[in-house]
Amino acid sequence: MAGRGGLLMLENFIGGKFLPCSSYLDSYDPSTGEVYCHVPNSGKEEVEAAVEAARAAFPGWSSRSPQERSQVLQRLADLLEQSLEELAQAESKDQGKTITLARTMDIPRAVHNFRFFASSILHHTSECTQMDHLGCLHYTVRAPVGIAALISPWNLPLYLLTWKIAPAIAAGNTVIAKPSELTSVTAWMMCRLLEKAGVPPGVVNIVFGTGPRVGEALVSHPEVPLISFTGSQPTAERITQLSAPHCKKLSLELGGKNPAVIFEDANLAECIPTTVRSSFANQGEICLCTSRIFVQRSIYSEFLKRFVEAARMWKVGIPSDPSADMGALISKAHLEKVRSYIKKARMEGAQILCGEGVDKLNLPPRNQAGYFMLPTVITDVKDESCCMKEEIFGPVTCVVPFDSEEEVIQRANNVKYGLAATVWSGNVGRVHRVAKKLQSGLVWTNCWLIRELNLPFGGMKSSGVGREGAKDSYEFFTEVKTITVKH
Ligand SMILES: NC(=O)c1ccc[n+]([C@@H]2O[C@H](COP(=O)([O-])OP(=O)(O)OC[C@H]3O[C@@H](n4cnc5c(N)ncnc54)[C@H](O)[C@@H]3O)[C@@H](O)[C@H]2O)c1
Ligand SMILES: N/C(=C\C=C\C=O)C(=O)O
Repeated sequence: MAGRGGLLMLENFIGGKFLPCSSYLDSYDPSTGEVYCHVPNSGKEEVEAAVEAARAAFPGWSSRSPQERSQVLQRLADLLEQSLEELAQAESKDQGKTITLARTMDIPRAVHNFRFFASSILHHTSECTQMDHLGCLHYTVRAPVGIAALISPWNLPLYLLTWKIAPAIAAGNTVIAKPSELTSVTAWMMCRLLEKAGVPPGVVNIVFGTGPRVGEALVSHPEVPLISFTGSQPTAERITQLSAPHCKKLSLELGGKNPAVIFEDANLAECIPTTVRSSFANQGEICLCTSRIFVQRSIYSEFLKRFVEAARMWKVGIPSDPSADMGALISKAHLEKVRSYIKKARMEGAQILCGEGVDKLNLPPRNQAGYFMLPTVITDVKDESCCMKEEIFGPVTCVVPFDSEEEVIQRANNVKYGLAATVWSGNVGRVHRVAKKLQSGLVWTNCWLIRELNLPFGGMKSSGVGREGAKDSYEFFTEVKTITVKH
């Protein structure tokens, strides 16, 4: 919808209706640094309205059969798929990611999220045990919990939001979603498809705005008993504090400082391009991106030379350029934060082998004020450096040598996070051994980011609490009850 100055103006979606808000936030195009959209700056009032709508819709939606809900999800998937190109263009413009990534990963995965949970909801079974000596049979039943708060970040906007909406509504909950205020457009576009898909009013409500204002009103609302959050560790801490007095159910998917462990028998022809991708895909703004690369000393020099050559080949371009490998970072503040890590690394005596401050960006004049940065490789950096300890969440990766298997496991585990690791080796025994010892919710060996949605996704240590996936999301979005029958 066109608003002030012809700019796109979003509205909240509550009870099946688009509703204007009393105040709005500016949203920037990361590739130019210009305001291109206005996003509702919602607060308590909008959360109250959304809670009312979600409460009213719950009895009807939760009493539908899984088959009926599944059909609605399938229709929504079809409608999203029919709008794939339009959604991909919007995601790329709003987030700064390349159009190619939005077309091949973000939007197809959002479609798949609905198809996947439409199917998986049909296949859950419950438990049953017998106590014949007491004449008892015990079984479990599961029921939707109620109104779910779903809070998502800016890096994979529709991908991550639908990864929460789909399992929550498939299980019979009604939801209030709050996308990141930095990337709200595709969530708003999806709302236009809900009625046609057959989603009843009030089942999916979306309130846009900032974390401190609308996010906090949502997570502290007493009638919202569960919160599924994906974002940073400091925000998770705040949400945990706010929800604690109400004993809410929490699922927290947080940051990472993900290691790649590369042994001397790795297939470098596969390992190098994949590790470049795992370091720099989506501008390094994926919680699963590699940011510490440990390379066995015997191949260290060769790896470094070939890795830097390959990183330099990655094309940074405007998001709409189909040949670009990387687009713009999300915001000016984030670009400055990422750059500050390079400055600190230099001050500590590390070497920057390519990228920021070493090579030159080549951008059209219109994009000179965009938030672009080159893929950057740091070496000669100590394990204690903030670049090796803290999540940077940008196109920056550190490469360091190691000598033994035992040593690298200890060093890879020596951070507060534990989300995703990769291990590269031709020795199958070593691959299993190392994968088991890494403190990481996910380990990809000789590959990266191959997703099996049936299995648990999530992190250990400060990377999160709980898991998402077919069975895990179902368990999170339902409440279990054990029933004993004496016969
Ligand atoms: N583990 C995963 O699956 C996963 C996936 C993607 C991103 N992430 C992490 O997300 C972070 C980047 O995303 P971000 O910068 O948007 O994170 P963020 O924590 O700043 O924001 C995430 C969401 O929380 C909201 N929020 C912020 N403060 C809030 C508050 N006080 N109360 C309620 N809601 C609040 C934001 O508006 C946004 O919608 C990185 O740390 C990244 O690793 C993790
Ligand atoms: N949740 C998933 C990915 C998270 C990426 C973080 O940036 C997923 O693939 O299901």
